[in-house]
Amino acid sequence: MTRTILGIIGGSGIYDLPGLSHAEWQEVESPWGEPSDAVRVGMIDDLQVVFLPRHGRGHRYAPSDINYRANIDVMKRMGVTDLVSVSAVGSLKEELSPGTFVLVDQFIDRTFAREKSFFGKGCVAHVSLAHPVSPLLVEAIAAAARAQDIPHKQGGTYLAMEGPQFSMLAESHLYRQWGCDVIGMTNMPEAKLAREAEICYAGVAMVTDYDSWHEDHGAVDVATIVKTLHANRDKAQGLLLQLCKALPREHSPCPIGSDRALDFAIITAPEARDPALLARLDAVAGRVLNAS
Ligand SMILES: CSC[C@H]1O[C@H](OP(=O)(O)O)[C@H](O)[C@@H]1O
Ligand SMILES: Nc1ncnc2[nH]cnc12
Repeated sequence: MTRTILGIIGGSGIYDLPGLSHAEWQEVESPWGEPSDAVRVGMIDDLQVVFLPRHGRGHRYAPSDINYRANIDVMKRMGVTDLVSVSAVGSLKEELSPGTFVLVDQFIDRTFAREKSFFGKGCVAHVSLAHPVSPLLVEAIAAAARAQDIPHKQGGTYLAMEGPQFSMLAESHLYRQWGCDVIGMTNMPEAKLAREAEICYAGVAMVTDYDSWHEDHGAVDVATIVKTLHANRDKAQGLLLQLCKALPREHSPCPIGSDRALDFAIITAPEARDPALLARLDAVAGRVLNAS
């Protein structure tokens, strides 16, 4: 039996989590470098929650500068079983108006300047990523959104772009043709790394704008996004508190195996593995490496 520990990564505009009792900021070291910030650890009822502001307090890190590996490693070190990622996104569909929350379940990864794996030379692994989000967690988030009466869409494809500039008109049209629902700069490689770390992951994408494609809306700008984000913040916090209250205290095995993703993923023979890399993998892959 595994106790649920909920991790929350807050995106633009979400740099703290009110409502936590016994809360403290805790510095956690990672062999993968500097995480975005200390983590805010506390309780909601009897659920342990670990919160990390993705861009750091004061929004110090641009999407390409975030150390996604350190952030996920820190979550793993804190024992996080389930991770909710909250993000601001642009809408690529008319019906997804600003204020809508999209519970994304697929990604298209167009980022190119980020470290995307914990594994590599000296310990190669290939995890399955056909279904990048964990169904039990998404269902719990959807139930919380219904309970809070938050306009939301369950399911959607998130286009991850490198940034930091917003997309060009031709790109925005292209992503719409691809059938994407929302666009952002941060959920990749976060979701990939969560899977490698065997943490169940789900994304709440809060629509702040219509990106650049919509004829009735001007090109996206940060001022508009921040205004919508502030309007959305109470809703996001209500959603998270409701989720914390309702989430089962015992972590049920993930039906798609997110929490066992490394069972058959590591292909490097034990005698060919690099001890230095194995040492860095102690938290992320300790469950399987210590067993073999
Ligand atoms: C402030 S607008 C662009 C910025 O907002 C999103 O961040 P996050 O996903 O962390 O909420 C987007 O990806 C960009 O980083
Ligand atoms: N239009 C947009 N493109 C990329 N990231 C965003 N975050 C919020 N709105 C965005």
